[in-house]
Amino acid sequence: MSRALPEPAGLAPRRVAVRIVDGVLSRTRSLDASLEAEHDPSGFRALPERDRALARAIAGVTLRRFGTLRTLIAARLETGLPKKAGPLEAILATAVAQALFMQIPAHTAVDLAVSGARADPDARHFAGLANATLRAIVSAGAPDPTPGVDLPPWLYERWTRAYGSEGAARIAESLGAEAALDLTVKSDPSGWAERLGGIALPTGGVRLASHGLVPALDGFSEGEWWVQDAAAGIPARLFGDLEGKTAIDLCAAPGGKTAQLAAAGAEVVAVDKSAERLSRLSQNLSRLRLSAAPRVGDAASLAIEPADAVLLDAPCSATGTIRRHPDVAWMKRESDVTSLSRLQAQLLDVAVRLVKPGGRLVYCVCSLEPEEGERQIANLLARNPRVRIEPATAAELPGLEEAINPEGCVRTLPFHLPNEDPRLAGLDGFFAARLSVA
Ligand SMILES: C[S@@+](CC[C@H](N)C(=O)[O-])C[C@H]1O[C@@H](n2cnc3c(N)ncnc32)[C@H](O)[C@@H]1O
Repeated sequence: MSRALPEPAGLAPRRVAVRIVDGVLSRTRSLDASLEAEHDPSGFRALPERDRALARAIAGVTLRRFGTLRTLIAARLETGLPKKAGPLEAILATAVAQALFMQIPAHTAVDLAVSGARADPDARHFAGLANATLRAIVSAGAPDPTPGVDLPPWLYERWTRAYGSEGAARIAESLGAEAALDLTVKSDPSGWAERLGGIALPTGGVRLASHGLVPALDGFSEGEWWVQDAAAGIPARLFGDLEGKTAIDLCAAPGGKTAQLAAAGAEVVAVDKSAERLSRLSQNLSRLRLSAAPRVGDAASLAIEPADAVLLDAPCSATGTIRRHPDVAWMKRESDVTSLSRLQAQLLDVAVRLVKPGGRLVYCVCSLEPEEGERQIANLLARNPRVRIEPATAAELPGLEEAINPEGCVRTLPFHLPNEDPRLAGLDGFFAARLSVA
């Protein structure tokens, strides 16, 4: 009777990292879906804690450096990647990422990748090819970085058109490092910054460079703060004081902005078309001891009383969040920008109708694409004379004055909010417009 050989030490986290990366490259599963899903298709949750950290790190570095990795691999495969090779590209990319960008000994990375290939029913036919390719790549070493190389060409070209070559290069450079952890606090940002060992941001939040598990941090179970990128905290603040006002948050889950509206005193209806995401919103609000009326529904066809304040955080390409979600660059297609822009225009028209005369609408997207931001607002103003921009002021955005565009809308770029310590620099790319509706 033959007995299976024990699996080599260190293979399990690599196999999970390969599955995570393969889910992204095949556009079937986002990074968050692998890391957070209740149902765990990648095997991530079954790993011991230390292996989870390693799998997450390997997948993260691979996706952040994937443009470089794909180029290096393609240069060694004269006839391209073999067809029907299963997760071979992810196996090669994760191995090169470890050897060139993670200080993991090259022989460990290569040997485990070859074992992983041998154990995969589709990739096993190419284990020899993987071995030869990987040895050639790692012995040549890491190439000099070229601006934009780690982004899909369609995306980098768009950013070059929108922000110029220097702007695009600065954005690309700032996406190379992992983002800090940003918190929105109910009150006393400097006190919380001190307690948690972070800094108080000029925009009002708290930033931590390093941290353990979020729920273990001081103040989490007391509901004193919530995780929210510094840029994502801007749109809801543009409403100012909402004491005694009604508000509708149209695409609300998981509720970061709903929490801000509720904390500013509004009576909020939180709408989302996903019941599952909305139940996460309710859990988040209950931890924060804040309240809002959840409502499952499609914002495009909502029968609801108009409100003083309407927030539309529209579904978007999310290209402003690549620092936090490096998979976005490889999951999205350029055609998504076009189809999402159509949906955003439709939702904007609905949102305007839901604002009481004299009330305010804030529109925002976590996208760097002008079609989803600046152009949406220009088109809305051209087709609806009831709507005007109420410009954001420098006093409202201390430290981010450069993010206010000539029309008075807010356009944050990932290299804004600089800091001497690169671990504390930058923020997500966001667009936000404050509109008054006559
Ligand atoms: C960018 S997220 C919103 C983040 C949220 N505003 C926050 O600050 O935590 C977009 C949300 O829009 C929801 N969504 C997408 N299309 C929608 C629609 N047509 N109607 C209502 N919700 C929608 C998605 O389910 C998702 O939860």
